[in-house]
Amino acid sequence: MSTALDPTRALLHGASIPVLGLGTWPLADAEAAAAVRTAIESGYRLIDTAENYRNEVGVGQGIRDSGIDRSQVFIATKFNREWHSVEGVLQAYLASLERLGVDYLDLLMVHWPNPDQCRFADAVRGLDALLEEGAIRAIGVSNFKAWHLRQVLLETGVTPDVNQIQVSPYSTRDDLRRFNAEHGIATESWSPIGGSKAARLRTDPVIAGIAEKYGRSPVQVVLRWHLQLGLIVIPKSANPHRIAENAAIFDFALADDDLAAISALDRGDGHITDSDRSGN
Ligand SMILES: NC(=O)C1=CN([C@@H]2O[C@H](COP(=O)(O)OP(=O)(O)OC[C@H]3O[C@@H](n4cnc5c(N)ncnc54)[C@H](OP(=O)(O)O)[C@@H]3O)[C@@H](O)[C@H]2O)C=CC1
Ligand SMILES: O=C1CO[C@H](CO)[C@@H](O)[C@@H]1O
Repeated sequence: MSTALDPTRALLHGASIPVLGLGTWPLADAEAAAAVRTAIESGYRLIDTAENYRNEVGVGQGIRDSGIDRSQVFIATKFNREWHSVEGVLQAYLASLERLGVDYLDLLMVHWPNPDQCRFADAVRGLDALLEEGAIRAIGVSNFKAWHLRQVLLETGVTPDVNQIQVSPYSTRDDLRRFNAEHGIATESWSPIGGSKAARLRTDPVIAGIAEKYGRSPVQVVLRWHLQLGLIVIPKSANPHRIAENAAIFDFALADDDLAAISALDRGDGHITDSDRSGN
């Protein structure tokens, strides 16, 4: 997925996206502002937020506090279920712009398909309209399974640039990642280091053994595994040392047998199967 010229970015249909970003859930505004500023100073150029996280104001503040030019940061956000219509997506977009304090978004995503509403295809139509107007650089969905994507393709003819889904060594999502790849949709991994189970993944003997072999931390090894699988990765940390640690993953490469050993840890762990999620 990384471009030949720049291993830190991946190509989307009409744009490019940094392959490493900062996750910001569940940071409140002040914490988010501090973490975003630190992350940008540590070299991150992608920030992931959402209407649902209620921290877009803080994320925008952190970007401004860093002093970086807006054009150098890739801002990705998501909207809730109530906006699943062409007009609704425009409203959601304008509200996110206001909270973030910016005048365009790089990536806007449908947060969950919420198939009970039967409106996720309309949400994608709304995203496509914004893309056509040049208001966003790329369009995305999140937590979409293959059947949701098939329906979107069939009903709208629009192919999202990104599907953000839960992926980690304990939940490798091979079938859905293959489906995304076959349709030219980039996979972005949420909870890439295990989320609330990060400690379990960090102490996994296979990962710890590989980390020792490369002289890297277990988390760096896991993040590197995502990158070498062609995934975009958005680890969350609010700790300056861990934010920097998670960014230091572009100067080593895992051998194929180590990648395979990590992939073999898959246990279909904990990924949320209920895509009819209410609340966001
Ligand atoms: N689309 C969706 O539905 C979802 C999207 N997301 C997005 O994905 C992002 C990442 O997922 P998330 O669930 O946060 O899980 P992660 O896999 O990123 O894990 C985050 C946890 O790992 C800890 N951590 C981070 N770096 C290190 C390190 N180097 N060593 C040890 N511990 C570390 C963090 O603690 P600390 O801060 O103390 O370092 C935190 O407890 C979210 O922030 C959000 O942006 C998440 C869930 C659902
Ligand atoms: O992105 C997200 C972060 O975590 C939340 C709580 O589990 C989810 O609702 C959401 O999808």
